[in-house]
Amino acid sequence: MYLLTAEEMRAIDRVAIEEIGIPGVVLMEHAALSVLAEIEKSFGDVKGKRFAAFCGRGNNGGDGLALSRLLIQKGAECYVFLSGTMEEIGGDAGTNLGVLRGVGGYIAEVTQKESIKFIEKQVKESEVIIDAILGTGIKGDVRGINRDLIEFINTVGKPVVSVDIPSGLDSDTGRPMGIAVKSDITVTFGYPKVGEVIYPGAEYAGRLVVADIGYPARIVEEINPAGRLATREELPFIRDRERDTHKGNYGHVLVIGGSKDFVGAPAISSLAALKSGAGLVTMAVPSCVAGMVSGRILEVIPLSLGDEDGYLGKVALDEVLTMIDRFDVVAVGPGLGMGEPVKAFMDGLIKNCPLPMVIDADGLNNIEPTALIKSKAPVVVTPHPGEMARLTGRKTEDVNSDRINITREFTRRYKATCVLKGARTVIAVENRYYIIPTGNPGMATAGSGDVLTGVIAGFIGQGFSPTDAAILGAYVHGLAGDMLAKKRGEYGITATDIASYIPVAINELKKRM
Ligand SMILES: NC(=O)C1=CN([C@@H]2O[C@H](COP(=O)(O)OP(=O)(O)OC[C@H]3O[C@@H](n4cnc5c(N)ncnc54)[C@H](O)[C@@H]3O)[C@@H](O)[C@H]2O)[C@@H](O)CC1
Ligand SMILES: Nc1ncnc2c1ncn2[C@@H]1O[C@H](COP(=O)(O)OP(=O)(O)O)[C@@H](O)[C@H]1O
Ligand SMILES: [K+]
Repeated sequence: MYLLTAEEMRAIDRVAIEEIGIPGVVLMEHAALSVLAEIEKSFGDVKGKRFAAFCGRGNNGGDGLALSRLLIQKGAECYVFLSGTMEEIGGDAGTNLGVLRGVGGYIAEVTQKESIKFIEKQVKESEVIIDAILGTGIKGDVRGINRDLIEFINTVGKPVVSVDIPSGLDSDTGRPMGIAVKSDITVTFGYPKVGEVIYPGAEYAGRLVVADIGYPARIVEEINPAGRLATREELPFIRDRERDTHKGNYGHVLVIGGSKDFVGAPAISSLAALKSGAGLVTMAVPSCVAGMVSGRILEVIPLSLGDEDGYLGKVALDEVLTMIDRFDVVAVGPGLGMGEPVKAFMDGLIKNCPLPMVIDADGLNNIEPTALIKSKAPVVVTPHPGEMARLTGRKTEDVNSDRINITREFTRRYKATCVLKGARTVIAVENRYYIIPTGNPGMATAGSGDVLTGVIAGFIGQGFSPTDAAILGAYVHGLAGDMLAKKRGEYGITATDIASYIPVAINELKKRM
């Protein structure tokens, strides 16, 4: 699903209105009708119910005025609070203000903070609050009475339905512009806005409903926004396994990892690769820990590599490269540890490996990103924000506050599909990026990233392109976590639990394909 910035949304409005000739009031009416439909769905028949609608002076306010009129016509009571005076409202919003007055709507002008106490009673008597103060046209930090009203709405404790976007939220960054409405439901028009699906915006938006208000599809196709929200319907198709097949048809994944410091990580990735449907998985670890890990997962083929003081190094590199043509894909990094031998190993592997690679964890901590440019085959990197911070020389907070741009820049510079993990994983591929909506805080647990590495490699081995495997893998990984959380709650989920749910998640997805 397309994911839009405010500028792209404005371009769509402009083409729809000016080039195609759809009157703005028609779009506004559709917008209002779509919010009404959602209100009826969520709160039942509106007849006899009381609403408080806060309307700003721009088109977002216009949507709110049209909605207020529709509510009144359906037998609801609706107090309308304008953040300003009626004279200040023009254009399509002005038209709707006129119509609302025509049907006899109650309208109060709230121009200063001191007046808020006079409307408090009416607002508290209302069952639902409608937030139509600011939309995608916000400029700068929220000022004046709009700020006071948002502050007030957030204290009322009634369900809030936001029109298009929670007022005060930046459509592009998902950050409040000083302050933003905390909504229960946001009905957004045409397409979801970037800021509504990434954090913290997603938290402000509450349940996001995307409403078709009649923008012709070709407009967005021509604009071709870079952002996509990964949805079930648009994921790469997972075929049924053919009847007449054998394990050789499902890829041989080589998982390389482990060190004297970390033993379990490559085993978790190996298990996850198998759980994603891989035909064969070989797990290569330094010889000093081979005895500890091999046999932990009976289905995995163990491979003991030469070790340098407990880490993989040059000897291991030669061993891997000699036998590389046995495999279809390499997942490298989990548990490798840090140090010179590992650096040499990773450097040589990236330069010489002819197979697609998924690089994670210490596989990333031991390289400079420029090394990726020298890779012979496609690479997927799966950093968490801390790893990304090291790779790009930034602070972790700075990575998290600009997740999309940093991920896209990484892909552009280093020619690798980049998966930036965390709440709302971002995946950048060439000139597009995807936001993965699945996953939950229960997945913030040791080894859950190792599961993702294994799943992506498993999908590559089964014939998905590395970018498709990254998108599908991240979605499935999050879905597995969500299904687990739904069944057992978010506490105490372990990485092996997530791995064990990968087949369940794939099965669930396949039902919809
Ligand atoms: N005709 C169109 O273009 C359509 C627009 N639609 C609605 O229109 C919205 C966009 O409308 P606009 O572009 O008029 O903009 P908005 O209505 O989002 O905001 C503009 C108003 O907010 C005030 N404002 C802006 N920044 C502020 C700040 N930092 N502090 C305090 N006040 C501030 C401005 O003075 C102006 O009154 C969309 O979100 C959507 O709800 C829909 O009705 C569909 C059609
Ligand atoms: N709050 C969250 N919401 C969604 N997904 C999350 C959340 N926290 C963690 N995850 C997911 O869990 C995984 C954690 O990976 P990572 O940080 O590499 O853990 P580890 O290094 O322990 O394996 C990532 O895929 C991440 O997207
Ligand atoms: K709004």
